[in-house]
Amino acid sequence: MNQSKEQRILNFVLQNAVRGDPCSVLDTIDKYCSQKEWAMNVGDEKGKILDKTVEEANPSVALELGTYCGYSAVRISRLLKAGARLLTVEFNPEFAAIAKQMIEFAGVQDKVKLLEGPSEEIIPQLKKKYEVDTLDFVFLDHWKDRYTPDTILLQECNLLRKGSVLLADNVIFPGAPDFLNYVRKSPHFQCTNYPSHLEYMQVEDAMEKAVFLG
Ligand SMILES: O=C(NC/C=C/[C@H]1O[C@@H](Sc2ccncc2)[C@H](O)[C@@H]1O)c1cc([N+](=O)[O-])cc(O)c1O
Ligand SMILES: [Mg+2]
Repeated sequence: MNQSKEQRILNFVLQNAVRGDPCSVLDTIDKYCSQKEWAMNVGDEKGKILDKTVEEANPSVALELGTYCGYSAVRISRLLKAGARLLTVEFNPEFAAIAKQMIEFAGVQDKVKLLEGPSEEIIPQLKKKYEVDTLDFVFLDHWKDRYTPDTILLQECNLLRKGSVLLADNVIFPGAPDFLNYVRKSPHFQCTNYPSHLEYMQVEDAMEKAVFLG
């Protein structure tokens, strides 16, 4: 059975990156996906925006929706302070298995908990099953039509507190127009747009930060 693209990316990391070195894992994925096969990792240009937003939020508890191969889980968790944790949600079992190995190779497994299942099922379980009080930071990078319903669900489940930071990838390409409309019109969010480019391409994209105001 021939390999998936995601398996090829993981194998390239296992053979070329430095075990236990998150930055070398990120650089190796970016090298493969810019030179060999495009893949939907957030990439280094938008990754730098993600880094700054995470450093500013300095979260104790962070949530990621859409793990894929684990690139942004490695990127986020490498910046977390001692004792802080990232919960990342992935519903495709093949991608979850790849991401698990990527996270372990990078050496960040103690900071990351990979939750397998759809976000709409996992989010309502975060408080009781995963002992979350509120979320300090949320990275949205899953199906673009889930950004808005999941943002509403996070509020309904009382998982956001004054100052919780949401950061959404791809608000220009592939686009999340209803999400932009929702957070920019809502009195409960203060929004900031960060123009950038689609990973590994010269296509316009942007990230949107939405800070919950309570
Ligand atoms: O489609 C995109 N992302 C969707 C990502 C989806 C990821 O999240 C889950 S879906 C899910 C559902 C529910 N709960 C958890 C995960 C999928 O199994 C995949 O791992 C995308 C596309 C492009 N592009 O250029 O076409 C560029 C990007 O940066 C993108 O993020
Ligand atoms: Mg994306």
